[in-house]
Amino acid sequence: MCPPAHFKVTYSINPWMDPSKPVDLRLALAQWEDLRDRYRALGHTVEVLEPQPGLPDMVFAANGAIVVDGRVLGARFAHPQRAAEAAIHRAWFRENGWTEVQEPLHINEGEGDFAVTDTWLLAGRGFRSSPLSHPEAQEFFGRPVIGLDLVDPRYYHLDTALSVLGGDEIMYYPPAFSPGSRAVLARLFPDALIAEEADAASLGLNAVSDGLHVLLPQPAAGLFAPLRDRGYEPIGIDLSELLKGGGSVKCATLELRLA
Ligand SMILES: CN(C)C(=N)NCCC[C@H](N)C(=O)O
Repeated sequence: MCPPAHFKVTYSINPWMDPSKPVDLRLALAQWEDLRDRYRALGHTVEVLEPQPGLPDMVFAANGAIVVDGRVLGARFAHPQRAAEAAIHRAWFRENGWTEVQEPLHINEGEGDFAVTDTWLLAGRGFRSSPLSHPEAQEFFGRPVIGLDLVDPRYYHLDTALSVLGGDEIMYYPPAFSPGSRAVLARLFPDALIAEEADAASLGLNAVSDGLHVLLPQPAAGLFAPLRDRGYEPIGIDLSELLKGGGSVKCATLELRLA
């Protein structure tokens, strides 16, 4: 995770970002600290990446890499405003003892567009990550990649419209995907939790699950009961300030999947 010390909305690269809307930086920091402390209280280790001035979106650490089986595929950002974040992430991994760290050839925005289930890597395309990043990730991780076409600009990253709950269980919002991708998801995940529009629209699918606890935006209240019915414990998190940048719980969390 990376604290939002320099977070602000001065440019707009997704429909959630409106530079005319003020951001309360102190509140953003307090909300981020609450999320970090929740992870720690649940027994998870949180590594903290040093925020850099001039990179206001660095708080969305999930975009910095994809980490599976202890191997790290770095990011390559679509927009110049975020380009410098990629090298900072790769340097952090190398300095912290990760030996398999690769700079990608093709644009990929890390876990923003890649979700990891037990069997597949689900990979988004359409707004940010290049379709060419999909075979690149498949080759690097040796896991089958399922390409999914995103069609609604509000759901510009895969992790705004789909979340892995555990194993091969997911929740998602079908209208964010092309008809063909919806059919693929229905075929692979017939028992998925299907989100309603109101919950998707509050970025309720931008969630992190440890297989039992599901941390998700507090306003996505419609997801709580179906999650409980499936045996999960939903934990609502208020990240109202980060939402102004177009991200929430998952965007702020890069998961380090060890070998
Ligand atoms: C959903 N994940 C990791 C994200 N969806 N990231 C949020 C990125 C927000 C940033 N302003 C941007 O537009 O890149």
